[in-house]
Amino acid sequence: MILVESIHHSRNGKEVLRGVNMSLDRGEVLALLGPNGAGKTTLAKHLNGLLKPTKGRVLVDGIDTRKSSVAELSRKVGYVFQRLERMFFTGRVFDEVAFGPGSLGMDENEVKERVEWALSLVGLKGYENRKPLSLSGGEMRKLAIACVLAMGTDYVILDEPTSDLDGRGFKAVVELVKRLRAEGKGVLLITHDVELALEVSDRVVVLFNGRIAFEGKPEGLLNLNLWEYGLRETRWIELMRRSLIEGH
Ligand SMILES: Nc1ncnc2c1ncn2[C@@H]1O[C@H](COP(=O)(O)OP(=O)(O)OP(=O)(O)O)[C@@H](O)[C@H]1O
Repeated sequence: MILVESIHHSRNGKEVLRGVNMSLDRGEVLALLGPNGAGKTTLAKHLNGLLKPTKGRVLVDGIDTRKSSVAELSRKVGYVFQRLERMFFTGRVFDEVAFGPGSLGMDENEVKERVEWALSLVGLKGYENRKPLSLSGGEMRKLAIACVLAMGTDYVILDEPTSDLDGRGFKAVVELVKRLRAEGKGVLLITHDVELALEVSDRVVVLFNGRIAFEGKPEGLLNLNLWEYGLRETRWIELMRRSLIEGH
């Protein structure tokens, strides 16, 4: 379980997080929504110790992130960043995915198995010898996810995983998130996409101006004025809302 206890975070004199309480359990998908600049990424970076709270604390399976290193925490919490440009540093897809498990001290066969498993999970089997930087935006996103999955962490943070994916890629992410949950991982899904949150999450948190504006079941989003929170209304969402009100 990851526990976020009344955290504040200030940057350049500005309070970006203003007293946030949140939890993420294993086997749970939590969607984190909110407008640009609300503090979602800042909050998520606290979960693997990349950022430390100015006030309050974060416990990862009981470990206080202030007393632990990022290296140690990254064995528990994997993070697929929103921006991928500077993420890849090898010349081959296989090597890119193998780097993480290799650094955990696994033997060659075990690493190979992990790499193949992670690549097939994201739909990149057969891409082993491609150059990471020659991939399309959506394929790079899948590769970044595979790199984190290969680490075998108990918690996975996906920061805007569908932002550069087409319809098929979107569906693949939905399936992947469901699979991670079935494997007992805790998934934090940062997104602007209400449809994605409704489709895969068990619980949602809406962050607004560094504070939690809503926390509850995904269907609860349908009672909010989504525009107010920088979230897009779609026809499908309107239909969901109506069918809920009419009780079908
Ligand atoms: N490295 C930084 N230096 C200074 N300010 C920063 C830095 N990173 C983020 N901020 C500021 O902190 C606030 C929250 O940013 P954050 O990236 O956490 O928001 P977000 O909700 O993830 O937004 P988005 O949906 O646009 O990704 C913003 O006002 C942003 O400008």
